[in-house]
Amino acid sequence: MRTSLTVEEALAAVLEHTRPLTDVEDVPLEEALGRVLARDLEALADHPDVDNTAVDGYAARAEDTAGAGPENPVRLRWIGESPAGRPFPGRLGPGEAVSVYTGAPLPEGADAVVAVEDTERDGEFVVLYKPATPKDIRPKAQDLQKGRVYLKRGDWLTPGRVGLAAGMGHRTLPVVRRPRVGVLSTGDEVVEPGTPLPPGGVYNSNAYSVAALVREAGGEPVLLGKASDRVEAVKEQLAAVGSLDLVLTTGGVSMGDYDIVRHLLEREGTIHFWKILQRPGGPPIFAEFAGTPLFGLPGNPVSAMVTFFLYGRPMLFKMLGRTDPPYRRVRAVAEDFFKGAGKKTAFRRAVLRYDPEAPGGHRAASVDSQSSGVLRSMAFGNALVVVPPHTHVEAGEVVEVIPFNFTLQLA
Ligand SMILES: Nc1nc2c(c(=O)[nH]1)N[C@H]1C(S)=C(S)[C@@H](COP(=O)(O)OP(=O)(O)OC[C@H]3O[C@@H](n4cnc5c(N)ncnc54)[C@H](O)[C@@H]3O)O[C@H]1N2
Ligand code: MOO
Repeated sequence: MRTSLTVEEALAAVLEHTRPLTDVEDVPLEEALGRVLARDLEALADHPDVDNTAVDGYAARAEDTAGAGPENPVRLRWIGESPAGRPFPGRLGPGEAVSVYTGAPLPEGADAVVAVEDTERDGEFVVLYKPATPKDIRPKAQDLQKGRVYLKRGDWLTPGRVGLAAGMGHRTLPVVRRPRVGVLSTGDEVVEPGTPLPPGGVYNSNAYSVAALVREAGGEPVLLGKASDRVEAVKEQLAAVGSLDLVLTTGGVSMGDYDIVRHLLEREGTIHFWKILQRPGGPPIFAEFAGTPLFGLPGNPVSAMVTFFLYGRPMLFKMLGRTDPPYRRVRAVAEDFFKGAGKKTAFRRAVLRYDPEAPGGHRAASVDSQSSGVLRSMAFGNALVVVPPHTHVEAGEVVEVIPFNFTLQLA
């Protein structure tokens, strides 16, 4: 069994054993947010489909209005109007103007528009105090050309992209099926929130923080409940679930006699690796059990979240075929001391702030406790400061920071 991998080796190993999903489903636009496109999408029509006006005003011929100004008003004959969606039926001739409203097709014969505030109506005439210009015309296909691909397979659907797909004429979108990710908690001391806490008990936060991370990354969490500290119990629970793309367990992977997930996998699974040279999140185990990849997250609440973020999130991105990176690294000035972890890489929780004056454009302050049992650091921190092996970070140094994509706002 491989053990004590570096962060890079562990990431490479989980990705090596992760296959992109091939199932595609069609979802209506209103359910497409956060999904991942399974196919390239082309525009079904030009937008705009004809030249149209970007302002409320009058369409005219530019040559008739050249030189118009406050001292030199130009008078045109008003011959009708064209509201959006209702083209002017006739043809505009020399010396004529037609009322147009934003989005309306430009009448035939016109090649320029003037905004209404630069004009005055005078009975059957329009007085222009500025020339009509072509710059306020939105040319046909300025936004979208029929047949051209604007959204690609692997694109994560943001609000802007959902809108763009609708503007392209698609009513439903082909998206990759959400990976089904089982979440099983272990530990006799772990009890469900909402029930009385027995002495020595701890409320199950991992199931819900990890399920939330799964959902945020585009997966469908399947809560498998809690297995007691017996190997047989974990096995039964895992055997009872239907087809899953990934199983996540929390707890039971460290050195103790009760570390049942590890014991079960040693007996009946194929272990790819155990332990990563990092803190928090040192003892994860990655294996295959009953034909399904299984990632055993450490039980400490911060460790479970950080480990999923660093390895589970990239796995889900690969299953979904997402082309955006699962996380990015930025540089920041450390505002506090960040302790290293000897030969391990330390991921310290921090509050990252944008500061254009600072080297790297950001500042990173430590959260109040770096204990892996203090979940407040994940609730109020928004980033991980990366402390490389055999180093510490002193205040004032420039460091590498990984912002949590699930809390996009910077403090
Ligand atoms: N002798 C050693 N002991 C420990 C080592 C080690 O290397 N040698 N590693 C420590 C590290 S680092 C971690 S992380 C933990 C991981 O242990 P497990 O994954 O086996 O987790 P448990 O022992 O089951 O629980 C650890 C901790 O987390 C609490 N917990 C567990 N599940 C939940 C849950 N669903 N919700 C909230 N809290 C949970 C549990 O009560 C424990 O306090 O091992 C160290 N020990
Ligand atoms: O790896 Mo443990 O996760 O340091 O607390």
